[in-house]
Amino acid sequence: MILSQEHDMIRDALRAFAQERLAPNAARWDKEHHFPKEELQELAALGAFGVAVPEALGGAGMDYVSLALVLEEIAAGDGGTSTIISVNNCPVCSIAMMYANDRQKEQWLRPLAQGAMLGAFCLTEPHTGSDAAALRTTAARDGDDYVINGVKQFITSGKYADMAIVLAVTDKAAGKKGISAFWVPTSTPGYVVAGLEQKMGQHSSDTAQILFENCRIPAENLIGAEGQGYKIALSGLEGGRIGIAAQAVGMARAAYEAALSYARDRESFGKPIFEHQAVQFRLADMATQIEAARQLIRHAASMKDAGLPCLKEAAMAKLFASEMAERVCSDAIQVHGGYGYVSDFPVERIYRDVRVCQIYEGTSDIQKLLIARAL
Ligand SMILES: CC(C)(COP(=O)(O)OP(=O)(O)OC[C@H]1O[C@@H](n2cnc3c(N)ncnc32)[C@H](O)[C@@H]1OP(=O)(O)O)[C@@H](O)C(=O)NCCC(=O)NCCSC(=O)CCS(=O)O
Repeated sequence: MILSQEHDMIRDALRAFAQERLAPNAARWDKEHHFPKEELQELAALGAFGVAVPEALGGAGMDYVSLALVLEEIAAGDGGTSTIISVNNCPVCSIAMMYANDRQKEQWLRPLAQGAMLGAFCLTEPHTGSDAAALRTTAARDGDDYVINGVKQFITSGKYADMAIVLAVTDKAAGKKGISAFWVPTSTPGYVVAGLEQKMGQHSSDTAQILFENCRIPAENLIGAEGQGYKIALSGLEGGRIGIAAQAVGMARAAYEAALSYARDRESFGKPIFEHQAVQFRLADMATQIEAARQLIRHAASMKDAGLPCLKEAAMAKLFASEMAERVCSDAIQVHGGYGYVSDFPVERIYRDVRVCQIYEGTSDIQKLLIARAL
């Protein structure tokens, strides 16, 4: 896919920001588990919180191809920051665009798209991730309110978010059709951050377990209709998977660029290691794999922009990009030799950061299941 001039401009602006404000800090944030509050505000000013949200609703008014470009660039700077931005765009803002009513759009989507608020998506639970319909959190109607009880697991921005989209059972007997989606401000009594995960990577992004303890919200916070929640969640994940794929490409690219630069610098047997064909071929494979993933992502994103269903294409992009990214990051370590295994060079951190792309917003096996269904 050939990018438009507008796309080039967005990519260049985000690349400049990410290389100047994220990449130089990423190693420190990794060590200190630092949440990049200040840089997120700068990203908000660049329109990164609601890239595909119309300007009239507070967003940047761009498209999903642009969102993929934005996420690739942010991820090339810092993986954890890209996850925070990715979740805020999709599923949070994308669900709001598709299913929120006008009042909710004004009240919640606008600040989320502007970056005045940060969003989280609460679907996964301790006992169920892939089998999303098996969730146990309940939302019981009580007069003009719903009262939510349950536990959510692995929630990106669970601690720092202002607003969460929460999936809960409103009618157990109805199975998948008994799940509903709600807006829950995280300041609501009963929204409890039970703990933060100690993760392998992406330390700049918080991943929380959230308890809902008699968390009472007004009935008007229901998104769409009662029983529509499962469909809402799955449709939000469609765009989310394009975003995760773009993050994987960004991280793989950062590792590849580090390896290329190292290979031109480091000498063995009397010449830069780049001049050894074994190293050149490894780098050529890495560059090709990254480009192939990028094209799958742009294809899925352009289908979404055209209003076409793209569940299969989004799943293919996420599957290919996330698996490719682990291989490429591993190869980047190999090019660095022993230096790749220690934290003096960025590839050790990026390898840890990228691994989760094969897991969150649907494991590789779930992507294969979705692809197989569409064959
Ligand atoms: C494993 C699954 C794929 C199983 O899915 P199902 O077979 O149970 O679902 P379906 O019957 O196919 O669909 C139900 C319903 O939704 C509609 N649907 C599905 N996809 C879309 C879409 N893309 N757009 C619009 N509508 C859609 C479908 O038509 C059905 O509607 P009707 O009943 O026909 O009206 C699934 O469970 C799955 O994907 N599992 C993985 C879940 C996952 O990715 N979890 C990770 C979430 S991330 C998280 O929670 C951590 C927080 S983070 O910070 O992100």
